[in-house]
Amino acid sequence: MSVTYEDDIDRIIKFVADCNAKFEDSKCDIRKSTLGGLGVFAKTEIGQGESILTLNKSSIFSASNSSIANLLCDNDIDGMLALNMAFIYETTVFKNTSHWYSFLRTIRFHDDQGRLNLPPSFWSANGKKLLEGTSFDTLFDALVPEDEIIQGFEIAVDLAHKWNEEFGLEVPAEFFHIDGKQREKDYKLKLERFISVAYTLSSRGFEIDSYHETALVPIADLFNHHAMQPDLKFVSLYDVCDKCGEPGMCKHLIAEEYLEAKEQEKYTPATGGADTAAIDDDLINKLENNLEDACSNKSADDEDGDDDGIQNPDECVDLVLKNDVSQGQEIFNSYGELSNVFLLARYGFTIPGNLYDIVHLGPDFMEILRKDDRHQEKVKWWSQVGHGLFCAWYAKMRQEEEDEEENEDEQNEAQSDASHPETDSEIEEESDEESDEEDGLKSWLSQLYIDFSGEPSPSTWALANLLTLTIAQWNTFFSQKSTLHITDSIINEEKLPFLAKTDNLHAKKMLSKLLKDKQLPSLTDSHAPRGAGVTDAMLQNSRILVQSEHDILDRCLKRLT
Ligand SMILES: C[S@@+](CC[C@H](N)C(=O)[O-])C[C@H]1O[C@@H](n2cnc3c(N)ncnc32)[C@H](O)[C@@H]1O
Repeated sequence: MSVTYEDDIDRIIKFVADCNAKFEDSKCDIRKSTLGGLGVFAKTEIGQGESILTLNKSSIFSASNSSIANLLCDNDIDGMLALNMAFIYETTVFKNTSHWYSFLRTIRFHDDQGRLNLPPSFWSANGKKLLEGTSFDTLFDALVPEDEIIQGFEIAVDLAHKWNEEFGLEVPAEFFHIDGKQREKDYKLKLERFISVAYTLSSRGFEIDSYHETALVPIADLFNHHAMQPDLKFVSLYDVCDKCGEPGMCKHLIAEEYLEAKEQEKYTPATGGADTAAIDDDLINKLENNLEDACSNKSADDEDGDDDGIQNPDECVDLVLKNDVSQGQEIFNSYGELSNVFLLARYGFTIPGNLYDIVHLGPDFMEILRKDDRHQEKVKWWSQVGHGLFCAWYAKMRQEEEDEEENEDEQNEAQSDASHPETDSEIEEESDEESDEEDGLKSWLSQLYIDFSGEPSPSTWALANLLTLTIAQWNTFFSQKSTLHITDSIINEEKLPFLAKTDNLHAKKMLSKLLKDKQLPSLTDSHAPRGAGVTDAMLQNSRILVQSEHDILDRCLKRLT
């Protein structure tokens, strides 16, 4: 979706060179990629661990680096809204006076025919039909325009006029001036332009650190995505001061420590606290002055030029090779382990055979439940009690299995003394998984899906097993059954493992029928719906996404029969 023109390559390389950045252009070539737009290719063999691009954080474009940084900060605007507004002001108001203009102007938010790049939630009605009934629509509700971005646009329009009235800052008219005479039409046009910028920036942004948040990084944003074998790793120190971006001690941290010490003093008996008493206003002023001197020396050094080429790595972003690449090969980054739904919603493209794709079955189960009154009691129990119980039991059972496997592994490795302490990121991953599970409990419908390999999810098997129980089997599910209020019944916990079965013939039959009845758009033939407002890119991406779902259904049907 967001592509760069060949004509802009020299401009980008010059910008990066002017920033004193290190780009290995003797080893890398920026040229057209078959995937669309530009890509970066290896001119020679390049070895694992080599850094391809090193750029000081002062050269990336973020809201915090931008010409309107203070205004955004004063008005508590951050995140993508801040980046959007900063980009718009830099490219329409500050233009040539902006340090980043020669880079930012290479970022296009129109396609090669001048049409705005819009996410599916803002496609035409005909465009949206291409994705109706897919997981994009039913699981993620991603065809519905997001309130957040519309609110963001309205905040930006109000601020642009406020800043204009208060101190004469020019309003970026092509985005934020709405013509009163044709309000509705002009509002739609300006909103769509704003959304198009947001979509384009979201497809090119990098998460830098707690100060810059998401930012645009020249050249780094020219690497295309590979889902399975990315070659690159993006390195940036995330934990910096969120007020000034300093990686080490800064006056904000000193002030914070000072306030903490003051706070502690309140609760410390008058005789104690000799250390804290030493931190007084004089000291903080001295420390601040020292730091300011250090900072101004540092900027003077920077201005002198970094002749020795040595930069503080904590102040830079780096693109480092994770593996060797061979001559002529396109060098890929990874945008994350993302399904086509996410790739399309955030980056504007899809990849055939994406192994993170799933097919959602929520509406298909709902259809069965709607048609057959006999399922009412079971569904009530499942949605209000059963799904939660099952997920908790299933997670516990999996954990026990994993612990057992780990124990076995540990015993096998017992001879070796080298232990592998868990890293912070591993611990974080685990707690992420736990919170995912908690989220999952909230919505039983979202847990009904088939994964890329064609395997139904545990909840899908469980619900199919449950719905195909005979009345007698269903009654034995409870040690105490309350027919009036099924949710008050007490479950016979020994029965829970039955729900996890994957070889129940009745459940398999039910699932097979459900899959055969599933309605997905048919976009494969030459008569695929086009209609007004459907571009080639919309059709191509929808085809890939829908085909991926068809393939998953086929794989599942094969497993079931
Ligand atoms: C960060 S940019 C990468 C550079 C881009 N090709 C350019 O010309 O500027 C992201 C955009 O590149 C394209 N892209 C990246 N990886 C792709 C892939 N695997 N398949 C198709 N398009 C891809 C999409 O248009 C996406 O919006």
